[in-house]
Amino acid sequence: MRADLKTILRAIVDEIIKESDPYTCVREYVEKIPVLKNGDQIILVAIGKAAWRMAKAAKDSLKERIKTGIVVTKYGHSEGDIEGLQIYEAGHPIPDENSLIATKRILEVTSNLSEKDLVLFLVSGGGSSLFELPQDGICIEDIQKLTTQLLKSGASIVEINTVRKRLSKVKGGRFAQHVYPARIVSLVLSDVLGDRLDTIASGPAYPDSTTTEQVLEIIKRYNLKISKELMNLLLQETPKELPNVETYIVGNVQKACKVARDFLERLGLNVIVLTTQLSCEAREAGRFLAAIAKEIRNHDRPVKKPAAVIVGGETVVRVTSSGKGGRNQELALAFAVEVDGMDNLALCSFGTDGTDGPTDAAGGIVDGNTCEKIRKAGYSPQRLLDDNDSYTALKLADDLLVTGPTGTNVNDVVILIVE
Ligand SMILES: Nc1ncnc2c1ncn2[C@@H]1O[C@H](COP(=O)(O)OP(=O)(O)O)[C@@H](O)[C@H]1O
Ligand SMILES: O=C(O)[C@@H](CO)OP(=O)(O)O
Ligand SMILES: [Mg+2]
Repeated sequence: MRADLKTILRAIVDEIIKESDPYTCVREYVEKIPVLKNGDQIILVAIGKAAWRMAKAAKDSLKERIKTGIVVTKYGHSEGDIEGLQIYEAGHPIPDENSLIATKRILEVTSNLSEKDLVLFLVSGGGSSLFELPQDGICIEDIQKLTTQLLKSGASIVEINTVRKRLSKVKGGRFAQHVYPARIVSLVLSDVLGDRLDTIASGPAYPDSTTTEQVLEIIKRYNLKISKELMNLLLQETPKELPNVETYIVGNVQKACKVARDFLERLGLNVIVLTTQLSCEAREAGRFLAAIAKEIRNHDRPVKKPAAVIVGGETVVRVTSSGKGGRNQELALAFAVEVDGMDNLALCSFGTDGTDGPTDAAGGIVDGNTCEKIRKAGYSPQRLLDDNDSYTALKLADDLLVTGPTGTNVNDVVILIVE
């Protein structure tokens, strides 16, 4: 007898979080990368919200082969000392003085290296703010102001990083230039759709594919206020080739969707992964997945029952009201409204970092009873959706998914089951 659908979905969430844990991802890879297997001494540098766990895994695997190392992560994201490594916490999403202190220390320990030296570079989302040193002629305040403008502008992370990498001594491949002629092996936990390696943490050790024309377009598109000093820097090109880098993606939303797929296939369901690059309005995605659920229910299309549909990516929400919620909670509520009263189906939508919007929920697990439970509590599901109040709605239905901060970030995953 199959467990009830919402129990299955919760079990898949726990499996994804376990398999996407930065520690697990790094340990898996360190042991199979040839250049890390020979006896060379290694200098470890870890940046981003997952830096502490990635560094711990590398240290546990490579032990005394790590000659020295620096970790810089977001305030509250380190979990204690790691023998032989210096650990810094700094500002995110806006860089601060501690970002500068940590970055200067990283540049010190990776200066004057020879071709015999090897830098193991552990990269995760948040690195742009944590690993930062302004180009000559500008100061951290200039970068703080521009970052704030960019974050508020509605620009995508690709556009944001296209601009800010040009103002930095370490972004856009410049860190790899700094360590040259030493080799740099990067292990990357991807929090960017499509795994654009020159966007993740602004690609400090990856050839930059962006152009100054794109920068000018972005400045115009978002009407950014740019000083003359900044403009001079923005028009300087970034490194397009780097002879000393080797890059591995150790975790991403593709891997998370594969974990879900394997789990569901083991249960005997027919599974499809529709996309891992979903990026549209959250409520429209919810409605679209409801239409897919109905198609499977009535016509066994695009997949025969018992069916599962998996989607990865990151939706957006234009918040126009004062409600409380997140993009995953909003997607789930929109789905619930469309499948109101239908049985033998359920959907889960969650952020793999464990926090969906400014809430303590990771997302929601809903089915055909969700709306009835909201109505029984005296509220209108549609009205709560219209008010961007998905947290309240799912809390009333006891359909919030709460995992707590997971320590990883490989975007969002949505799983639909139709029996
Ligand atoms: N009431 C709300 N309902 C739905 N989405 C919201 C609400 N408030 C904020 N958001 C969305 O939450 C997003 C931030 O979510 P968060 O999970 O913190 O982002 P990330 O994990 O990608 O850093 C914002 O971009 C905003 O669109
Ligand atoms: O550091 C960055 O540039 C981005 C993408 O990797 O991460 P976040 O959106 O968490 O700041
Ligand atoms: Mg989040």
